[in-house]
Amino acid sequence: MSSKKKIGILGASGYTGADAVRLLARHPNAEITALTANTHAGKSMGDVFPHFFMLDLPKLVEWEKVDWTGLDAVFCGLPHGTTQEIIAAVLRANPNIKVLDMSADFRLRNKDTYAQWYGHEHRALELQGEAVYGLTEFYREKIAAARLVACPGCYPTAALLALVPLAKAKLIDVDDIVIDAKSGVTGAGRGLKQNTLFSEAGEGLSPYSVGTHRHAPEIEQEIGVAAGTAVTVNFTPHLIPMARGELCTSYVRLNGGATPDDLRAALEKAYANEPFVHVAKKSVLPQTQNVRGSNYVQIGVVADRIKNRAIVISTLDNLVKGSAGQAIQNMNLMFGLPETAGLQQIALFP
Ligand SMILES: NC(=O)C1=CN([C@@H]2O[C@H](COP(=O)(O)OP(=O)(O)OC[C@H]3O[C@@H](n4cnc5c(N)ncnc54)[C@H](OP(=O)(O)O)[C@@H]3O)[C@@H](O)[C@H]2O)C=CC1
Ligand SMILES: CC(=O)N[C@@H](CCC(=O)OP(=O)(O)O)C(=O)O
Repeated sequence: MSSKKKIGILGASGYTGADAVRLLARHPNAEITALTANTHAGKSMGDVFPHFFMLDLPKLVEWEKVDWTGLDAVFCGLPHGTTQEIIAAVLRANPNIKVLDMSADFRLRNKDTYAQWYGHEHRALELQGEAVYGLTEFYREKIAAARLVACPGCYPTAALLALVPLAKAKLIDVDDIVIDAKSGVTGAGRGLKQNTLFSEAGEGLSPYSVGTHRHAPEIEQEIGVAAGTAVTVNFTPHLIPMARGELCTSYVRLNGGATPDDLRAALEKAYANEPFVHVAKKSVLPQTQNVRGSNYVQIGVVADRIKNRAIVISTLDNLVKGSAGQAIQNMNLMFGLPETAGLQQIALFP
């Protein structure tokens, strides 16, 4: 009998679901046994994603048709807002299944903050209370013991890995953080949208949701936990013409006599034993090409010419450490597997 964990993927015809398939198909301890889709239900994965021609995968079906009782874990790559009721139903069918949610539905701890930013009351409040925030490097023990893990958004993962150790060490003024972020267009999903058409995204850099993006409260929640006080950040996302990758440039004010070298030392200390977070040496500036296709995050610190300020740059692949990769890292913890299992790919450069 196979000792591999039986895995289902909700939303396998989408980008995060497909990257979960790509990585799990070669994971030594995983076996993909169910794949779901909505408009693509009834098709084979090879029809929807021809690059999977070498894999023997289950057919895409509607989520209601899956027998959830036979599965050990489910990855969820559904649009936010649709996830909460579907996950509630899956957990009713199999209360022991481990859930790795890549959507935003369970990330915010406060129900009023959720309702304010997502425009409706949460429809699975008990599960919202139960969910563990899946930023692996900071919630390892809770994730290992959890049933439902709310994997962070791609922008929050990039921003928080750069800023949380600095806020914890009180090296930066948490009331003066400006995060300028850029994302490749896969961040917007595979569905047809006017702003991600090649003719509209291919030759320009576009800010969007300025001052209103729903990842701001998620970033604030976690920097608030690190700093021990409520914070408000300035977060501005941009759509940049590349398929994958994300880069956050965070402008920070230094506390007391802290120097940019102190920031670098704090990051190096925080991530000394982390398999996937790399603090770049002074002469190296993080760039998306250094992590593309991999579960790695690269962080760099640069002194600002303005007194008492520094610039912290962080980069990741939105479909790997920004979603499917981090979800697999968390699954590994939940099953007591080596945390890096299935995730040691090196960046696809250039
Ligand atoms: N893309 C990214 O970089 C990141 C995305 N996320 C989050 O992960 C989730 C998935 O994102 P992404 O993969 O990009 O999205 P896509 O739009 O590429 O895929 C969405 C998937 O959900 C399915 N689906 C859509 N509506 C329903 C529904 N009502 N019931 C059941 N299935 C449905 C789609 O099926 P079909 O194709 O058959 O219609 C498709 O499989 C989102 O919540 C997103 O915000 C998180 C981090 C990064
Ligand atoms: C480029 C682009 O459009 N990116 C998406 C972020 C994707 C993501 O992480 O969204 P969730 O919080 O739902 O997981 C956006 O800005 O909405």
